[in-house]
This record gives sequence, structure tokens and C-alpha cells, in this order.
Amino acid sequence: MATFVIEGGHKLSGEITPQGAKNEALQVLCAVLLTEEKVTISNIPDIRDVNKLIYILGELGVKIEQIANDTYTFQADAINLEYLESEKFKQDGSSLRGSIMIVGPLLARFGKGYIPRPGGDKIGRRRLDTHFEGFIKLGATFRYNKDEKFYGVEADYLTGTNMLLDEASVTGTANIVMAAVMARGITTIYNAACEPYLQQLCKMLNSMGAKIRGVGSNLLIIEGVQVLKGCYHRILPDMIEIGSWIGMAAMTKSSITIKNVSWDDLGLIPRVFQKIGINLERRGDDIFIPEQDSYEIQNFIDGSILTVSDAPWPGFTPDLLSIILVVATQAKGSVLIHQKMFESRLFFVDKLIDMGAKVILCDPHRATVIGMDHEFSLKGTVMTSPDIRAGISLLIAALSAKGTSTIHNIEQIDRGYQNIDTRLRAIGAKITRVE
Ligand SMILES: CC(=O)N[C@H]1[C@@H](OP(=O)(O)OP(=O)(O)OC[C@H]2O[C@@H](n3ccc(=O)[nH]c3=O)[C@H](O)[C@@H]2O)O[C@H](CO)[C@@H](O)[C@@H]1O
Ligand SMILES: C=C(OP(=O)(O)O)C(=O)O
Repeated sequence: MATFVIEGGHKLSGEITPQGAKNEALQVLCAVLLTEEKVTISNIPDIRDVNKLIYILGELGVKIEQIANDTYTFQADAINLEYLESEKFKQDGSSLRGSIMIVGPLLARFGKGYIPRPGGDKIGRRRLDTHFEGFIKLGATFRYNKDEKFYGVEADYLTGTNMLLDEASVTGTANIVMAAVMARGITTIYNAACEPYLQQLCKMLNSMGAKIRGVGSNLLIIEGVQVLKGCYHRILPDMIEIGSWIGMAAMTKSSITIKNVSWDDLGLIPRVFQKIGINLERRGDDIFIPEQDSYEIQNFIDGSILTVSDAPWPGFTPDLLSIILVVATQAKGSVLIHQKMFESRLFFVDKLIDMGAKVILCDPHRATVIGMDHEFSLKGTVMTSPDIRAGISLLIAALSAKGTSTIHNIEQIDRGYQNIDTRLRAIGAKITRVE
């Protein structure tokens, strides 16, 4: 287990460029399995989860070539399906959440897809029913080995159909879309998730020859095609990383420019940070955050206390709520954070309370934050990162704190943030990695 040691209280300044989006990368990497032709993908982030998925693709027989720092070519023209039934796959596949999305493309192209229960953050129950109900609707047979926690779907061919998803699952929608693009006939998916990750996946699939309409909405209409071809695809900047940098700038009273953010794909993210009182300016496609000694949380129009809650896109992403929460601890005013989707994502507030933050955990889904308006600094402490976003939130808290903090289990942060210590040092942070 590696550790970060952080000396808090230093201002940051300068420019930071966001990495490619983790959650988009995990989808589009799985899509390379849909064609025997070469697919080139650029802006691939160099992070643990993505590298693990690239490794799994390699074990599956995909020919992989890194042609630039962030650009790879993939060619799935000789797939080793035996790997799917190996003990090795059971270990490899369970180590990240994104691996679940190999099932849809494998089912569509080879008639079978298997997966061990995937890993990812420990942030509450994370069911996969939406994925498998979708495959079953397309005509697949399903089995689940409870002892080994191993899922499988098989079908001679898939048939287009109408489906209403039980929830707008992000990876579930991606998986079903990748199965449906090569089904016979037309599939309509209602209550589809429509995050930029999915819009990007659908655009990529259309450039491979798929016929998907309704991209960006919650009703996708997919006309199945027999074969898909190669393509070039560029991954968007990571909107969760962008939100993390905004929060970090505010908490450390720093002025930062976040470069090339693809503003039009950020949805409500800038607006929610503005409601917490953070000034941010759009400059071309950059975000400029000026130094602010104080930021004040806005109330609702009727004067009642602001609530920030998550919702499927275009609602506010659950992946930024932990960051909003930590930023609110030093704001002027109070806010209720309501994490509706995940049931164990707010427990990390214990660590913030240890550091001196005024937070009341009302129940597993809701926390009230009473901002201290920077009148008292958080105190450095020793903590362990429970999940990727709690991890970055604790790191933000540590950067703003008085004294030195130690964060253990930083592998959780490395899952989603590329070379974070090096990039933070470049803008003035005092952070050391201890292996
Ligand atoms: C690899 C990847 O892409 N991971 C993202 C993906 O995970 P993932 O695709 O696993 O998450 P899902 O969208 O399936 O669901 C996330 C949670 O929200 C609940 N839920 C979902 C939809 C809904 O309408 N109502 C509802 O309550 C689910 O029951 C679950 O507890 O989407 C999540 C939700 O944006 C993000 O946190 C993850 O970062
Ligand atoms: C929850 C997240 O990731 P994963 O779905 O990969 O666990 C996240 O990125 O915040």
C-alpha cells in the first residue's frame, strides 16, 4: 500500500491540463472488441483502471500498440475466448468495474460473454441487473454461479427489441448499446443513461458503421448492422478531474487555469461550484479560477439552505459530491449534501471531522456541512483513502490543512488520477509519494 505525505497550507498556481476521461476510456476500450479492424484511440489516461483494462484486452488476444504517450491502436482480429474461462480472468476481471463492459461486445460478436463480479470502489451495493436484463431481452441466456460470483450470457444471435431500463445505469447502457449495434433488427432503449461518456461511445460506434439515433437523450434507437469497421476516436477531458481541480483551487485559496476543458460537455458542473460560491470564468475553452479568500454558499431563492444532490445526467454527477462536500467545509454558509445513488459514499466525512470540519452525517445518504469561512484551518492527520473520490477529497483537505497529513491506500486515487503527485508538485503542492 503506497502513501502520500502532504504538507498543507501552500497556495497553488499555474495551469493544469485534464487527463482523458476515465469512464469514457473504459467504455470505448471495450468497443474495440466489436471489429476485426484497427481502432485508434487518443487521449487515453495513464491510470490504474485503464491500464488494467488494456491488459485484459491484451490477454484476450487484442493486438495493442502504443503509438504515442496517450494514443494506442487496437486490433481484435484473433480473440482468445478461452481466456474468459480461465482462473486468471477471474482475478483480472474482478479488479475493476469497467471490465463488465467487455460482455456486451463479446456477446454481440462471438455469441458469449463472461465476467466475474467486477471490483471498483467500496461505495455501497452495485448491482448489475440492468446489464443482464438488457442482454436477456436481446435474446441471450443468462447464468450466474453464486459460489464463484461469475456471470455469463450466451446467444446464437441477438434480436432487436424495445426495452425500458429499470434504471439509467451508465455502464449498463453502454454494455447494452454495444450488444445491440450488431443485433438483428431495431432496438429501442428507453431510460438510457446519456452522460457525455455514452454520447462519446455512441459517436464512436456510429463512426464504425453503427446506426444509433437519439444520442444525448434517454431514448436510443439502434438499427443493427452485420459488421463494424475500424475508426479513430479521441476521448474527452475528464470532467470529474476538472471538478476536482476547481475544488482544490478554492480550498487552497489558489488561482489556477484548467486548460481545454471542453466546456460544452460539463453540464451543470461549473454552475454547482458557482452555487458553493466559487468564482470561475470561462476563457475560451479554459476555466480560470481566481484566488478567493472567501466563498459564500448561495441559498435557494426562498432563503432556504442549499441542497446539492446527484442525479443521472444531465443531473449533477455523484462522482463530484464528495469534492463539493469537502469544499463546503471552508465556505461561508451551510449546505446539505444528498448522495442519492450510493449508500456508503459519505462515510469518509469521519476523517474530515477529525481534521476539524463541521459536518453532521445525518444518515448514510445525507450530510450537513457548516462552512467555517477559512476562520479555522483543518488540521493535518493520518487517514486512509476508502474510494477514489473520497481519496481525492481527503487529498484536497490535506493540501488546505495546517500541518502534515498522511494518506494511505492511495492506489484508490491512482485508479483515476494520472501522475497526480507530479502534476500537483508542478503547480506548487508539497506532496511526496512513499512506496
Ligand atoms: C466505470 C464507470 O463508468 N463508473 C461510473 C458509473 O458506474 P456504474 O455504471 O456502475 O453506475 P450505475 O449508473 O449503474 O449506478 C450507480 C448507482 O446509482 C444508482 N442509480 C443509477 C441510476 C438511476 O437512475 N438511479 C440510481 O439510483 C444505482 O443503483 C447504483 O447504486 O456511473 C456511476 C453513476 O454516475 C459513477 O459513479 C461511476 O463513476
Ligand atoms: C465510482 C467510480 O468509479 P468506478 O465505477 O470505476 O468504481 C468513480 O469514478 O467515481
